[in-house]
Amino acid sequence: MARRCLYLLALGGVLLLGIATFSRSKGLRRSLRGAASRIPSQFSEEERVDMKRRFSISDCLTLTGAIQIPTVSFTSEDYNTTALAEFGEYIYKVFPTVFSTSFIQHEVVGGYSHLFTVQGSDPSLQPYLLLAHIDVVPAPAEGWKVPPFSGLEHDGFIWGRGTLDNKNSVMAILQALELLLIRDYIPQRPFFIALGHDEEVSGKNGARKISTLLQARGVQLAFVVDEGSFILDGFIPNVKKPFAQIAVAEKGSINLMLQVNVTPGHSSAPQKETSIGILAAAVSRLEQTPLPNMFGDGPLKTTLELLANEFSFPTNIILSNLWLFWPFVRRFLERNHITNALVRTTTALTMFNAGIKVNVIPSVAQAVVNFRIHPAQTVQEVLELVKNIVADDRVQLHVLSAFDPEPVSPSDNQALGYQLLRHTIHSVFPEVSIVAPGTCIGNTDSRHYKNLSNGIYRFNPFYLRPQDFTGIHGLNEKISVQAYETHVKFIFELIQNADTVRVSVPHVHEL
Ligand SMILES: CCCCCCCCCCCCCCCCCC(=O)N[C@@H](Cc1ccccc1)C(=O)O
Ligand SMILES: [Zn+2]
Ligand SMILES: [Zn+2]
Repeated sequence: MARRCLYLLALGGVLLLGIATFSRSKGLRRSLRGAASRIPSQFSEEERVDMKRRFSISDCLTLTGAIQIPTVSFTSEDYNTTALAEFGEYIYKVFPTVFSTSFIQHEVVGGYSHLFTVQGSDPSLQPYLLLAHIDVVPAPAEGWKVPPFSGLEHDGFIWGRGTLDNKNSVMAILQALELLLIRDYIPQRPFFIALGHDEEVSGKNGARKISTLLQARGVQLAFVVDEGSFILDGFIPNVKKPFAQIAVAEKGSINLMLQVNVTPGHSSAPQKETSIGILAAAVSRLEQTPLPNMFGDGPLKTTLELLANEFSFPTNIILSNLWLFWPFVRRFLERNHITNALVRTTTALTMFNAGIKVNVIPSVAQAVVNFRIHPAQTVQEVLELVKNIVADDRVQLHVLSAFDPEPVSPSDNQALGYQLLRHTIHSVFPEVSIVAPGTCIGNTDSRHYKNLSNGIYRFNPFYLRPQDFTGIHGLNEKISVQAYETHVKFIFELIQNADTVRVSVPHVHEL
């Protein structure tokens, strides 16, 4: 109770700060009932050391921390179930308050995924969902400066697979909730936390099952927050200032297998064309023929217009007048592989297999091409374009998996999830002046929840530079200790903002 009084004393300053920040966003207002119970996001030295240890190296005796548990997904049928089970026991051990609080229900779904249901004190408010995933992509030790599952701290960074994708979110969400509960915080708005165990290989056993369960319970969500975008620093040439991008859209995907069958034979007397030659020509045509540039459809135009003033002359004028300069801008964006991924459906040749012996003409050659579909296109449209580019009946096309892009979520003044994120970004990162809607070029578990909400937002609260991006799924993935602490702070603030911030919708019942 004494601790609570201290927090109330600190509240005055925080409220003043809050009011100043709120004036930025017209559509928001603070509810009076929530204002009284605001808890400042200040953590003691002991709490900060503890949160770091839980994330990286839990304690010296067991040498286990979240990063050290190798929860690797190899394929949708092959993932490290021992590690996933250990991870479940681990979070139970290190977040005792979350697991013992009477108004929080915990369920294991699909064997290894976790669903937490936090009953709010005001059940009339629509619940929201925080998403993260436990699994990681494989990390062979070659090329790493430290063992990828060591969780070692060096020069202020925690190193290891999952430090950015996505154990940081898993641990920060549970850590923030644990700290709020310890401070006797009782959330008003109900919410769910869903931690998937197979996001890296489609999410069909984790996120999809949790979504089905929530749908069967009749749940409708005000909004969903997942990984997928960042505070981007240095991705656009000439934009010096980092800006926060909340992904309101997500590309679709097709994995297409191309196969050529011919009669096998002796390599000493080959036919004019072999299965390998025919297939190689087909995939080369695909690589050399980019799918149409779709600049102008989707949220990218809005992002650029918001960023216009961050550029110097004449780029600021060009971006402020896209109605005139769009042909130039659409070509400019194609020149860099990341901005290119924002303007079109991308074509990536990812697998190629053929041949069994040096002197045998192979009967079959196979390749897999991964397309990431622009929000303004569909699976069917892309397949049609691909057939016309391949233009060879000897090449069979087999769709291994495919899904359309996600619907674009609202980012207007009345969009509760977007505005809450925007507000929380401004308060936790006051130096970031621009928050803009954008597109996630990868795929996330959030796509499994589209039947539950039309407000799906992808945002990781940390800075990402192009060199950090290479660590995600690559070598030497690492997060600074400070960035992890800020991640915890962000969730701590977000949960409270979800209780205190309302969007103004005249004559309509509050969301
Ligand atoms: C206005 C200019 C903006 C510049 C934008 C720059 C963006 C750069 C950062 C992009 C990072 C995207 C990371 C997204 C996380 C995606 C998660 C992931 O890797 N998913 C996998 C796994 C998967 C999921 C579902 C189905 C299949 C595979 C993926 O391959 O997408
Ligand atoms: Zn991820
Ligand atoms: Zn990933």
